[in-house]
Amino acid sequence: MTAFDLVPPRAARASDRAPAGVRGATAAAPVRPAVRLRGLTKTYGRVRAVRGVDLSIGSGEIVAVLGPNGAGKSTVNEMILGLVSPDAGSAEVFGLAPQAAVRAGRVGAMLQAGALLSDARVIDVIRLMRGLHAHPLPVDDVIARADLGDFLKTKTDKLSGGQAQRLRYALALLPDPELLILDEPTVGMDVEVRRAFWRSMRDFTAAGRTVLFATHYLEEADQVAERIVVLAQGRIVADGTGAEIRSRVAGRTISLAEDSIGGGGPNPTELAGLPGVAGVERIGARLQLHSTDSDHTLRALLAAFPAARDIEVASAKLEDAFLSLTSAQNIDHHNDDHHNDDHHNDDHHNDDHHNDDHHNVDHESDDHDAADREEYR
Ligand SMILES: Nc1ncnc2c1ncn2[C@@H]1O[C@H](COP(=O)(O)OP(=O)(O)OP(=O)(O)O)[C@@H](O)[C@H]1O
Repeated sequence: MTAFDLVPPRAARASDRAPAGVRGATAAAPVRPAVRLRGLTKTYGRVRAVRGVDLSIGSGEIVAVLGPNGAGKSTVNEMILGLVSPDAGSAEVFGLAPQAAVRAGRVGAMLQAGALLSDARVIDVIRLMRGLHAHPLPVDDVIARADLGDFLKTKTDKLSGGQAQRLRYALALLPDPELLILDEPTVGMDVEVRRAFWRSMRDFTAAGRTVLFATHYLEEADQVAERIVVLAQGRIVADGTGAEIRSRVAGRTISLAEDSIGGGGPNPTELAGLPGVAGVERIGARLQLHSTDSDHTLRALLAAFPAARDIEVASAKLEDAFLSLTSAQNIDHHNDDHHNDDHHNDDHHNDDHHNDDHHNVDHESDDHDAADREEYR
């Protein structure tokens, strides 16, 4: 248990005022979406970072944006925050221009590697930044929610990656925002801290606040968000619940103990030839078949390898859906667009907009090390 768990429920806190999401609204006022993007487009030189994104996020929604490196997640966030101007299309936040919503303290943001004041103690950074907001949360409240109590006197340049993320989270909470934009918020946090972070977030959003977060962690998106938007090469390729997105991928996986399919050892090539099999992987001591027709595959498998045991049949994982959705988009792209071939330009990755940690992040939903996996098709 960490101090995140010790934060009292929101309703009991002194900082509570009007319920989030309705600040300034009257009973008769129409409810505006928290975020509305229309035809949002941004190009950097030859790189079409965001290509006509339409998205509406209602107040109180928790939405994850998933996408491979370079998909445009950060650029969309930057346009929602008014840090980057779109070339075409528009972004509105609570019906306002992004800068106006940010100035009014209605938006809090936690950006990748957002710069922290150097040579300053954590507590001083919080006090200083608090002075910039019209209706900030109390300092103690922010400290408790972000679990900063143990390193308030630490200088920012001495913080670990996970601690720095918690400070960025605290700064995002300071304006007592109705909308939180979080760009890969849990990068650098260990599993326990990450869980506690999301518990704290749920508590903070219980009163109807809206959260939009970008992540590479598929399981995190599935567990935390009610809605997942998948971006690939600047476009939305899927939008729905985790279950809806999983269902976009036909097929199941069939796995079995590798040592059970014959004295001569595994024969993955033969498995790959079974009806319905789209691919075979070795994961540790098991073989996993991806099948588009699991009934047919299973019958053929048992006929060919009667000793096969420990067989498990599972529906597609979100990760499979993600890979399928984003790679289908790639194929599309090669046909209709060669502007974006080098969609990760080096200049951009040498600036501090992207931190190195982030690019080294593995998908949490990988149950096994990549080294433990071998693909046969
Ligand atoms: N300031 C910039 N200058 C030049 N190119 C940029 C800039 N910002 C983004 N890009 C390019 O736009 C594309 C989208 O980048 P973006 O950072 O939005 O993607 P992302 O989905 O957040 O990626 P990642 O998961 O790697 O953070 C990439 O090809 C990137 O190199």
